[in-house]
Order: sequence, then C-alpha cells, then structure tokens
Amino acid sequence: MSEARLLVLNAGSSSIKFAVYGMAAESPAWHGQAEGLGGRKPQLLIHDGNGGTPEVRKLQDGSHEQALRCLLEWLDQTVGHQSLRAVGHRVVHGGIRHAEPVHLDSELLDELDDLSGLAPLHQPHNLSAARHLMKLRPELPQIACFDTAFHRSQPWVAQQFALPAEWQERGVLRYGFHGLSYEFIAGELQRIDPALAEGRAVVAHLGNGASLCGIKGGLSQATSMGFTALDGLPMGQRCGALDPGVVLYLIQQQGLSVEAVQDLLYHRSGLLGMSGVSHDMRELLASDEPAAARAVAVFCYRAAREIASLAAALGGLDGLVFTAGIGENCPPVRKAIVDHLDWLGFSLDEDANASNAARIHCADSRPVYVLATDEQAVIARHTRELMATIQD
Ligand SMILES: Nc1ncnc2c1ncn2[C@@H]1O[C@H](COP(=O)(O)OP(=O)(O)O)[C@@H](O)[C@H]1O
Ligand SMILES: CC(=O)OP(=O)(O)O
Ligand SMILES: [Mg+2]
Repeated sequence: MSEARLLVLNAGSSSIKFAVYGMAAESPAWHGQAEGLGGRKPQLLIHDGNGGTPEVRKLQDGSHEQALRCLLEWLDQTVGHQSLRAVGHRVVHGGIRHAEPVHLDSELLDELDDLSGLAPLHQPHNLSAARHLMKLRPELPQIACFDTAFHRSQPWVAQQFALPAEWQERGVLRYGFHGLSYEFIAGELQRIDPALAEGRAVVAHLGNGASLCGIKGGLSQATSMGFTALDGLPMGQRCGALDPGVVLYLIQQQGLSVEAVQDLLYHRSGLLGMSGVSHDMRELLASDEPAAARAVAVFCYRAAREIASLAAALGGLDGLVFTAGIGENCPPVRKAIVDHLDWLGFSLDEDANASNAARIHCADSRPVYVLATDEQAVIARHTRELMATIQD
C-alpha cells in the first residue's frame, strides 16, 4: 500500500503553491507551484524532495482552474489521491467567526463562499479545490487555515474603521491578510534573532499581493491590509490604499459600473496600471520604460511610508524583515525602501543585499533580514494538530 500523505494547497492571486508531506514529516516529499497565472508564461513547477531540477508542465491559458486541474492530474499520476489522509487549505478570508483552523464540511464551504466577494482573487480558488476533493473523496478530512486568523488578536483600535458602530457589528473591520506567512516568519525570528522576536518588528510580505505587519512579542499589532486584500500597498494589479472619494467619483461622475470599478481596482491598477508594462516586478526592473521605473518608485515609497506608520503602532521599531516573491528576490526594491528609512536607523550592506543573504544590514544598523516564507509549512502543522484532535 502507498505511503499515507498530507496535501497542502495555497492559492494566491498569481500562483497555486502546493506541498505533499508524509503524515509526520517536517519537509515535503514534493512541492511546487503553478506560477505566472494571469501573466504571459504560466507553468506548473514540481520539485521532488531531492533538490534537483524541477519538472515543468506548460499551462495553456493561465487560469487558476486549469492550473488546479493540471496539479490534481499530476497528483493522481504520481501520488494517487487514495494515499491522501488529509488536505490543508489556505483560505484567505475567515470573516468575523474564524480565528482558528477548522475542519471543512459543505455547510462551512457555503458560509466561506459568502465571503468570496471580499476576496475575489483568492476565496473562489481556495474553495473550489476543497469542493472538488470533497466530491472525489467525501470522507477525506480537509482543514481550512485562514490568512485573517493571525491578526484577530490585534488591539481593537487597529481593527476599527471610523464608521458608525453598526457596521463594525456587521463585521466591517480591518481583518488583514497574509497571516499564515506572518505566523511562519514570527517563528523563524524566534530561531534567528530571539531578541527581535520579543521586540518590535515590521515584516514586509512583498509578493504579487503585498502587505506589511507590525509584530510585537510574536503577535500581530497592526497591518496594512484591511476589510479586503485591496488596502495598503500598491500590488501587482491592485491599487492599495485609495481615497474612497475616488470610487464615488468614478461611479457618480464618470458613470463607471460597480463591475468596472471592481475590475479597475483589482485587475488593472497597481504596478501594472502605473507602468502599463507588467504586474511582475522582474519585468519592471528589466524594462527601459520610464513608467516602469516610476511604478517601482511609488511601490517603494508607499512601503516605506507604511512601515513608518506601523512603527508608530508598535511604539518604535527594532528590526525589519523582507519576505515573499519580491521581498526575497529583489535587491533594488529592498534598497529603495530601506534608503527611505535611514532616519529610523536602518542601512543595508550592499553585497549582502545583492546576494539575497539572510542578514543584509550594516554593522551600525538595526537588523534587516531576508527570510523565505513558507505558508505551506504552517498549514501542514495546523492540519496535523487539528487531525490529532479529530482522531482523539
Ligand atoms: N527573482 C525575482 N526577482 C524579482 N521579483 C520576483 C522574483 N521572483 C518572484 N518575484 C516577484 O514576486 C511576485 C510573486 O510573488 P509570490 O509571493 O510568489 O506571489 P503570490 O502573491 O501569488 O503568492 C511576482 O509577481 C514577481 O513580481
Ligand atoms: C492576500 C493576498 O493578497 O495573497 P497573495 O499575495 O497570495 O495574492
Ligand atoms: Mg502569496
């Protein structure tokens, strides 16, 4: 009989990441991602646990649906869905009710689907994989781990909008996202810099979706995203923080439909909208177009402003961490952000930064780290923990 396995699925806005673990293993036997979704070269990359060259499968249309189909096909050929004992999912929005991982059933899937409008780039993809597997294997335990959960312990003042109280009671709050990534980084900080883990850190999760989190003593204190993953920093295609008056103007005076505004803010803004070149930071950095350089400059300027705002929420700032696709791989972006923050006591060692080293600060600077995030590892841990309670 084939070895029992745990599958983790993490659908982001431009990727579907996955990992397949032995039931008790710390490192995955296979992992990889369907990447470049919505871009020009979508592909599925599959690594086995031996660290060799990944298997590459071309994806035709770059949709999340096709990427998921291709991934599940690979899974069935290689691992066999019968060997799965549990599946852990990243579910981006848990709403007001969910601050902990939960066992998914069809009723809960319907409840979470009601939040799809608040995370249209993520929630439908997160849930469709779970629905598909539920049809195929109704008895297979599936666990939802929420991106919002890590932030639910924030002080009330960080969660509240300045709206009438009735809206807060109806769940219109600043939830924040990328919580599984922040939880992983908080754990990594314990290992590499226990003093900073106890102190006041800002973590910059800069991927296709991008946000910042102020963490004190391992707990989220404030974050740049809000009710939805549109708020905060400019992103690949999303606008980030925007005067709500712009939305009213577009609808009332420019006659845009609600759907057209949604499309503008979620798909045609951010780095793509500002540059007219691409949503992908790699392509912007390689481009000669002045608008590409301006888009990168706005991204870095806004990140630095928001880091300083989080320093105020934390009552000071002891260190910075960069993570996710751009944060881990993009020296010029880290440099531009940290250059804006020299007045807070931060400066970078250029060689360490250029080589994406783990510690990139100068000797006389407060610490600045580059740490690879691993949302899959956090989901796998929560899934095992919840499985243990279900089986008890
Ligand atoms: N080597 C690299 N250099 C610069 N940017 C990179 C590199 N690798 C990834 N990125 C950026 O990271 C983004 C994807 O980040 P990721 O965290 O994987 O995305 P998602 O938000 O879909 O989870 C890409 O859009 C790209 O701009
Ligand atoms: C919440 C969010 O924006 O996630 P991602 O960065 O994976 O798109
Ligand atoms: Mg992501």
